[in-house]
Amino acid sequence: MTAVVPLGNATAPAALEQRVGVLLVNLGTPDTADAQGVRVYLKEFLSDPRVIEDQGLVWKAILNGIILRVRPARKARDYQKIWNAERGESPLKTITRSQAEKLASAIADREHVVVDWAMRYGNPSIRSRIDALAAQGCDRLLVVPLYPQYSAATSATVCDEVFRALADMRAQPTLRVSPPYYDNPDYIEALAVSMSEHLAALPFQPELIVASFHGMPQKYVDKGDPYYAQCVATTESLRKRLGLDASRLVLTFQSRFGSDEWLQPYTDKTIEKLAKDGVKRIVVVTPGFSADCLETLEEIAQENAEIFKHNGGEQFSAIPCLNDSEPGMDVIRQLVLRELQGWI
Ligand SMILES: C=CC1=C(C)c2cc3[nH]c(cc4nc(cc5[nH]c(cc1n2)c(C)c5CCC(=O)O)C(CCC(=O)O)=C4C)c(C)c3C=C
Ligand SMILES: [Fe+2]
Ligand SMILES: [Fe+2]
Repeated sequence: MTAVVPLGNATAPAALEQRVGVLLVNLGTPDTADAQGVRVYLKEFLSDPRVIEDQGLVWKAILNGIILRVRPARKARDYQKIWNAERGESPLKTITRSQAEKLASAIADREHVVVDWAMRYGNPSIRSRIDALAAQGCDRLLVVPLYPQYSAATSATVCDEVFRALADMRAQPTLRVSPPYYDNPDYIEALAVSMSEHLAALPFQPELIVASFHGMPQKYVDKGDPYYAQCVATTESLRKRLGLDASRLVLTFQSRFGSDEWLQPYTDKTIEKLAKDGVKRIVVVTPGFSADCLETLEEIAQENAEIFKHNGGEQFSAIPCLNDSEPGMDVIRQLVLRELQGWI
């Protein structure tokens, strides 16, 4: 994309207009909702030492010999239940693209800013979008990992991949990375507004609300990952803002994977116990996900709803993530404008 201008008898590349790139990044998702698509995605995901820290021979044998043979077909069926058939992609991709498009419109008055989006695993890859931004003249880059709470398994691995892409570039863009926003007042307010609106529109009032975050192995937190503390901080800010105590806004962790102990209390076990103890009406909110995905649309809204009702619960509702809603976009826009200070 380098423009060429005459220079005497010779030619030389013209300097491109200098731009600032903003790259929104979420976790990733399979390209297709079949076993092969899920296998490719899971292989890349579960081979990342930020996700499975012990990548030794035993893990490789389990991954290749069991997980990648058994899990893809089962997970493909789950993806099919939530797939965006119209666009032929997962909801996580549709929503992340829309967040990028809406952010671009919201900051269109800021000249020289180009907004793009990428997935840490799968497509569009971080490398391909950094190349595209550089080709458009972006010599400065703000990377925005779309995780309110930091963890090495999510935010840090985005940086690892960005650094790997930059390592292969001669003309590297100057880099900024946005910080986690777990206790940012705009984020807490957006969650509170979206929860209140959802509750007001329900035909029932819940006895309590479950705040379910994606889990991780307990040993990662023991080694110093701040994820758990940030999930607790978000939940405490929400309790304060909504006037709910710990028994009315209950913190849990979902998506256990493998045989290690994960962060507790587990969402599915908590929901089962609540139903068995006679609770009839609950609502679940998932503040750790900036976009609806398999974990919220299938695991919470379908699987956990089923667990609740199977054990005697009657009314269950899952609150959508902030997604590309107005309050959700306010959070992203304010985060981006704050981190672009001095650049635009
Ligand atoms: C929001 C934060 C997330 C953390 C922290 C996280 C840690 C983590 N995840 C796994 C294993 C899996 N996660 C899977 C899906 C998935 N995970 C997140 C987010 C976090 N993960 C999202 C948004 C999604 C959904 C992606 C989509 O396509 O919709 C999966 C794949 C599904 C499955 O096979 O169950 C796995 C596997 C580990 C091991 C981990 C902590 C180290
Ligand atoms: Fe995950
Ligand atoms: Fe899950």
